[in-house]
Amino acid sequence: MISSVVHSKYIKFSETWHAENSGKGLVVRKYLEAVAFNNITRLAFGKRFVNSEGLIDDQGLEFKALVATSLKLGASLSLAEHIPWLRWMFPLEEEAFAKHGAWQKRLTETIMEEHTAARRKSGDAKQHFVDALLTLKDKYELSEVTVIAVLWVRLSVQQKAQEELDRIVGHERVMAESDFSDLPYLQCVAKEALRLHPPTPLTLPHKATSNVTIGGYDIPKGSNVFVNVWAVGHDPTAWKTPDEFRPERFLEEDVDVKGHDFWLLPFGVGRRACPGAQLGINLVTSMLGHLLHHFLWAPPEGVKPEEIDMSENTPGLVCFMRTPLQAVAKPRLPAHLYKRNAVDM
Ligand code: HEM
Repeated sequence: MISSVVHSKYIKFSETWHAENSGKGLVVRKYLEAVAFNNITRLAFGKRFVNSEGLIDDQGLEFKALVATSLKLGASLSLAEHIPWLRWMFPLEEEAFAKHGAWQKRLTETIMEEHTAARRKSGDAKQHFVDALLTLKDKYELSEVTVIAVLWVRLSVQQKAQEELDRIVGHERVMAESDFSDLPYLQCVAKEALRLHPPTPLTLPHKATSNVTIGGYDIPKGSNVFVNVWAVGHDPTAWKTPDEFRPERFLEEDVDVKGHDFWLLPFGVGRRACPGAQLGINLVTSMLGHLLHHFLWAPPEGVKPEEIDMSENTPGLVCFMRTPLQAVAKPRLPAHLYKRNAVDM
């Protein structure tokens, strides 16, 4: 993913678009990753690590490496917990966890100091999420929450979403967050992606603070418990044709995605449910909306839609497509709508 060094300070994170690549398949994840990464770090630290050329600086690289290690350590924990009788084979890497914690602390503090110094210098009273995170730092584990949902939607889904976007947004401007409420089908597409491919299929580990019995299962105090929200979203007793990507199901039945309806739990439920759920939904809806409004998507030449590998890289804390999606993007709006808008940080 992070491949060649192209500058002493920056290395390539994602590709920028070039006319000569028109019609070629692109690895969609590279672009989505940069958008999700920048969104989260801008929100958390008031800072984007990946610039408009798709280049990432040293600190961004360190941040990314830290996140990757978090996920690796998290996954090792889940493996040991899933197969208790094999636990001796997966000893918890206490030392690695401690080292990781210290690294995370050091990097966070450095970024924090920069953030505070910059604010002091500019006299900017702008408060970023980082201030709240610092206050609640024990509770809020800083991690890159990947907002990758499935992008490959079948043609009919794509057409329907684009018809809705064209009707509501038109071809003279780009979609805004204020349009979401008038785009019910797009919202259904986002929900269906989160149902079929929840980015955190096993939620985060929860520790039982006492002996409990849930649904007939005895859970001893101290156990780490994972909730398989992937299985919940695929449960044939709760969903008709659960393996089918059919956004219309949410037009037929209004199902809440934020933990009120227990058969759709991509953000978990209860006291430790995801505090970023609304932001997550908005990010997914926004990415899908912009990608579908701006481009017509097709498989690379010679690839049939049914040949696209939709399987996931399980197990792990965060779910990706096993084979990164390659797709051809064909612009469908006037050229001036593809210009990058500078963002006020
Ligand atoms: C599509 C996007 C997202 C998905 C699918 C998602 C999913 C989840 C899930 C399943 C959990 C664990 C809930 C549980 O164990 O019961 C969680 C926890 C958490 N999420 Fe998210 N999340 C997303 C976006 C975000 C964003 C954008 C933020 C922050 C800006 C965020 C911050 C957190 C935090 C801090 C926790 C830990 C909460 C706690 O332990 O009390 N998430 N998320």
